[in-house]
Amino acid sequence: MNPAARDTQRGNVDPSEIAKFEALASRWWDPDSEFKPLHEINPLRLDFIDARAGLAGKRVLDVGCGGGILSEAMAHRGAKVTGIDLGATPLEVARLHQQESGVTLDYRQVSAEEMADEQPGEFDVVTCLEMLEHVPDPAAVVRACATLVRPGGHVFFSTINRNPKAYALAIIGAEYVLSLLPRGTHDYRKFIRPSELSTWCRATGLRVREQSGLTYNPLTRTYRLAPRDVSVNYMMHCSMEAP
Ligand SMILES: C[S@@+](CC[C@H](N)C(=O)[O-])C[C@H]1O[C@@H](n2cnc3c(N)ncnc32)[C@H](O)[C@@H]1O
Repeated sequence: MNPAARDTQRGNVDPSEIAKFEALASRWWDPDSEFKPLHEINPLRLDFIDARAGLAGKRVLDVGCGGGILSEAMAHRGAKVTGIDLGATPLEVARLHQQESGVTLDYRQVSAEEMADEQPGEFDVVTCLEMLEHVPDPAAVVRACATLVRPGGHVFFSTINRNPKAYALAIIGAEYVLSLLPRGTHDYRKFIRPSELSTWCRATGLRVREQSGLTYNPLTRTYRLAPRDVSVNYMMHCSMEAP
């Protein structure tokens, strides 16, 4: 790809979002840090993905992988995982951690759109979790994910719904009352309704197969999958129809 085209594709990035995660990256694998919620939801989302896509032996692309919490867990389940992110420091942390944990993954600093140009249709499974709400044009990332998956393959997204309850719980509750996340982690305007995400998916040829909420109980301090409650955090499972 020529440099101008690359710059255009890298246009779908908010530098302040990348900087935010780079500043926190050294604590990515500390289960009591700002990344505690990601550590706590990881077994739930890993099982959700594995049960539907069967990770062992699959070529998996993890878009917006950060420090590699999900990427590594999928590699431990036997997947051949490539993790991509535009943050340099989270990727350094991910590479260091994989050495400690003894699994092999390929981490690359590249955008989903660039990757889609390079390797269309090459992945059995594409995951893009907790990332869409941090980019200026999430529909473009959805299109890239759809290009990257092979016909018959699976794509998983997770993000946060946009409604007053999501504002109250994901921003006021999580950032200001319970301090589960640093203030400013999320911008309400970037939250995405399931209907919007479904529309973007269908426009690419992806079939939306299932969605499930991920709820937090502040009394027991536990998360669980809630198939009928997508009012705040939710996951979406899609598959690419064969032509
Ligand atoms: C909340 S973290 C989620 C990390 C990981 N997906 C997970 O769920 O464990 C969001 C990640 O998205 C990355 N990110 C933000 N904008 C991006 C972009 N335009 N392209 C690639 N990655 C991006 C950040 O660097 C950060 O690592």
